[in-house]
Amino acid sequence: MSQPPAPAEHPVDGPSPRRSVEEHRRAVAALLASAPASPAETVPLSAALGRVTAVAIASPVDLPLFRNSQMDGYAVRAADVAAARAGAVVELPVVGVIAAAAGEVAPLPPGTAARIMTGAPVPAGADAIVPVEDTAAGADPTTVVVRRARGVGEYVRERGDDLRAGTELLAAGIRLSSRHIAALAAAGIGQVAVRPRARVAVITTGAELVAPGTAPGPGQVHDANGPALAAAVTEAGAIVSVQSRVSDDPEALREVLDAAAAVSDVILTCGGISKGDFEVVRAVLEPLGAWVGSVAMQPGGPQATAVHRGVPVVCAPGNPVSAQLSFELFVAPPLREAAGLPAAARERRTLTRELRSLPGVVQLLRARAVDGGRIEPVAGPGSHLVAAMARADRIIEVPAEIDRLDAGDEVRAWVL
Ligand SMILES: Nc1nc2c(c(=O)[nH]1)N[C@H]1C(S)=C(S)[C@@H](COP(=O)(O)OP(=O)(O)OC[C@H]3O[C@@H](n4cnc5c(N)ncnc54)[C@H](O)[C@@H]3O)O[C@H]1N2
Ligand code: MOO
Repeated sequence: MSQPPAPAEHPVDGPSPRRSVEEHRRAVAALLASAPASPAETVPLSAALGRVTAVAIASPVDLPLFRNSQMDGYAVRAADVAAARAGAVVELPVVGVIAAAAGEVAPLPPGTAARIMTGAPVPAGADAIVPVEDTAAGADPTTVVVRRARGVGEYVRERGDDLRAGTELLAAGIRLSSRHIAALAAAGIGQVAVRPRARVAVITTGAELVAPGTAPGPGQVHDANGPALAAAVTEAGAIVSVQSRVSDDPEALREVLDAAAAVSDVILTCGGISKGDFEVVRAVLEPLGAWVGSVAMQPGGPQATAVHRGVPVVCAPGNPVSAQLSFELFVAPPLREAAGLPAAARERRTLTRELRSLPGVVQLLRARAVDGGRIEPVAGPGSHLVAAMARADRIIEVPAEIDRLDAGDEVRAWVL
């Protein structure tokens, strides 16, 4: 049996201001809510998938638009074919063929039938459709024999039986999927007012970073967080306005922040906020009044927030797992809410084995769901374990007051 992971050795105390997870969650939510709201956008249906309706939409038309046939067959008066019910042979003259096509349709004279196709307008006077399967050719090629009676309204789709003009087709706040787009299109609505998508800049920092696809030199690492945060922004229903990687050069960071602020509603930075000699984010933002401190959690202890040129800035720590979990915990919820997406699912599972947790901080442990409602921790608590994070599908949240859990104990986990 494997040993429970040892508590992380990261320092979690220090002179910096300290917040609980809940306090920081509220602070980030308030910061993001302070961003000026962009106006709704109007997009064509071809660009509407996944967008969220800004207002309720009423149908300008009845659906169906007109009374039409549900079957390929014959439009008749039900009274004219009623005798077929008693076994009598009913033979009617066929006065025309009505296609599902543009054009006016003549009324149906009493005692006649009109050949009709699915979706074609039902002629005035007709009140039932006899499907072609219930008919036979008449003795005369201009007649039809009805073998089975159909009652009033059978196989007739009435105008407006789906929705009346002027009533609500879609509510506000609906995330548009193909079925919503079908309803809009059927009602003749070609464009739709949708909530704006938050524009989020992703700025990763560090002199050691090189682009994935580039061979790292000595001391260099691939920028994992830039692509990860950009993907997470997209998953949260926002759009990436800028994705930049800057070295530990304050002047370069200032320039990137200025450019990002001009085109973004939110700026995310990553790295450069703890206690080293080259903490570029801290160096640039702290003198401008940033909150730089620590949150009682692991990973993700060091955190900062700021406002740069009127744009909220949320600063995640650089370790890859810390960056990802900080985003999920603090930034994703307000973005998802704004985008009309549900919050990440939370569930309760029982542990497959015992584990230990740092006292005094919320510990976020990577884990995998297993059969029988159980959950198994994956690897240790280290915030550099980017590959183990990819093997996980749940995060166990161990509350600050708990430092040990046994096999079979129930834990709260969030679904990745
Ligand atoms: N004396 C102390 N040192 C540290 C503390 C502390 O409280 N006192 N906290 C530790 C914790 S916890 C974390 S988390 C990190 C956070 O530091 P920074 O946010 O300043 O991040 P960096 O130092 O820039 O980087 C940390 C680590 O992550 C790697 N990294 C950074 N960016 C990326 C990226 N885009 N892609 C992949 N990897 C990245 C970087 O190379 C470092 O290994 O501070 C601890 N230290
Ligand atoms: O544990 Mo740090 O908190 O590595 O994010």
